[in-house]
Amino acid sequence: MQEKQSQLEDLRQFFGRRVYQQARSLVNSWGALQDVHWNEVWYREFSTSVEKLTRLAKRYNLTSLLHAAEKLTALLQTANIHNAPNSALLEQMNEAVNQVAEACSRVNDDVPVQSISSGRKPVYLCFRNQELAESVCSTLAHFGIPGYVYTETDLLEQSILHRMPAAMVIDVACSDDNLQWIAHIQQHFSEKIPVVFYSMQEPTIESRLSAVRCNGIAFLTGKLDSGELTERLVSIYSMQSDRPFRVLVVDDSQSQAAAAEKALNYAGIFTRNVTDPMAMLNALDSFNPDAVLMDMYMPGCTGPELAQIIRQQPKYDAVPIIYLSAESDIKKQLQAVSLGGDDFITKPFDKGVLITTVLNRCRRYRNLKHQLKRDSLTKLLNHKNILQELELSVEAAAANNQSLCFAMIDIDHFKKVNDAYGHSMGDRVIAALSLYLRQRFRVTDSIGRYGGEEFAVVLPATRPEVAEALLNDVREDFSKLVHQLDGEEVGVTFSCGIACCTEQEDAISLSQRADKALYRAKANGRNCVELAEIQS
Ligand SMILES: Nc1nc2c(ncn2[C@@H]2O[C@H](COP(=O)(O)OP(=O)(O)OP(=O)(O)O)[C@@H](O)[C@H]2O)c(=O)[nH]1
Repeated sequence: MQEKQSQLEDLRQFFGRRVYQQARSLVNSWGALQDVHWNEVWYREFSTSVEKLTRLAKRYNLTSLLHAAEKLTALLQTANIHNAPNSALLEQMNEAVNQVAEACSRVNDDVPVQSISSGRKPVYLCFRNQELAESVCSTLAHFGIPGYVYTETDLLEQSILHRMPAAMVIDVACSDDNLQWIAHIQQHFSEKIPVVFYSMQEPTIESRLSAVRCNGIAFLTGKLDSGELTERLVSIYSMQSDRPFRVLVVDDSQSQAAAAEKALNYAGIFTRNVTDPMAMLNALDSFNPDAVLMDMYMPGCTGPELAQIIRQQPKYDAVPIIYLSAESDIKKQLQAVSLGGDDFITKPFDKGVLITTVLNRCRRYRNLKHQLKRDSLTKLLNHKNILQELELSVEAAAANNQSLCFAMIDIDHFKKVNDAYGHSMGDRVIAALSLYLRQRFRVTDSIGRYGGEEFAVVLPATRPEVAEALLNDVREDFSKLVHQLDGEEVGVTFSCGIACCTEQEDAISLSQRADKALYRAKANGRNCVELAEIQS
């Protein structure tokens, strides 16, 4: 009986590994569209990825995954192998990719967390100080990242050729040849291995340059902050693909707008076209673009006039405006840019120039928006924005007749941590819990820092018993994490209150009930999860 159970467990682990790897490869491939653009090679690779996932989902009877994979297969058949699909089709494909990510990202719904960890490619660490490397490894293990330590570069090289890691962490003190050996290893691979470099001493500019040439994604210096290192590595494993960019094309000529849209669609960018400049404001509100691509001369008003109207509104003060026009007079181009614009591209346009300019502007704007919505220590949504997210989710749950849970989390006896180790060590614990929470929830869940040591999670389409089991799992795992505070190993726990949205309940009442449940968890001895009572 025991043997059968262990075989069953092995099978579950095996299935977890395969499905997770395949889903990840599919999500990555979709994300790569922005860089490689729609072409035959990409199309074939992506289609193969979808086929493999469909087979696995069928074999292991994973309904939601199978549904998403089949939807993608149908959409791929509608798309043309040589021509990028239009924005509407791209949006449908993106939705199906998100469904794949979602079906695999709440690890404890169907797949045990150990399966996910063992399915992940490892991180190889090469450190002079083995003790430090072992301690980093044990922190990584808590985040589901398998790490292997090497003290000699030869052994590391052999391991890399045997199994390619997801990333490497290299202490530059291990290498005498200014990282030449890493550059040599990277030559074996078309897709370079991300490397985090570390140096106790401030590195020379030559070392930094070598690191950049070896695909160094970060260079950490001084006393190693395992939280910062984990943060860098966790992002490499993230299942979430970035939301595709959205560009509003304002041009009175439908054919010119269509040409620009088509070019942007090749890079997976969603587009909307407005031919009547007077309808531009409504389109801005409904489409919420990451950039506006605008003609200079339109009936009724000019591009620069429209740009100034956009800038009159504080919420659109920073949205990038790029002119796309046949105007060749450089003085007029500069004048247009100085009147609220950001860039000028001349028609007939070069596809590559258009895509690169638009992507650069969109990326900067997204980063800016991201920073404004998030708390700087934890990178989680700030108080105002998590509440906004809760309000939107409550409305969506009512409209779709779906269950919605709201969880409030508060670190136990946090004052004692601050008092014993200082405020900056307290901050480190807050950052560790945030990173942990970001790892453990679905892409569709929203996590925020509610207050100092208090966090909130919005869980759409989640039943209360599932939310309770999930939060209990997260609580238990987090309590096992050992924090290095001022040379001491310290364990920290949290308490949690969960409320499930009842019919016609608003966000305020829901958060108040979750808060009451949290209070009960504290009163019941802390380090536990309490479900709120249903409102009478
Ligand atoms: N380090 C750090 N501490 C913070 C931050 N925000 C709030 N705090 C501290 O968190 C502590 C919270 O203390 P209390 O509300 O008494 O609660 P507690 O000690 O966690 O005890 P219980 O919640 O009852 O388990 C206070 O000492 C705050 O100063 C922050 O951003 N960083």
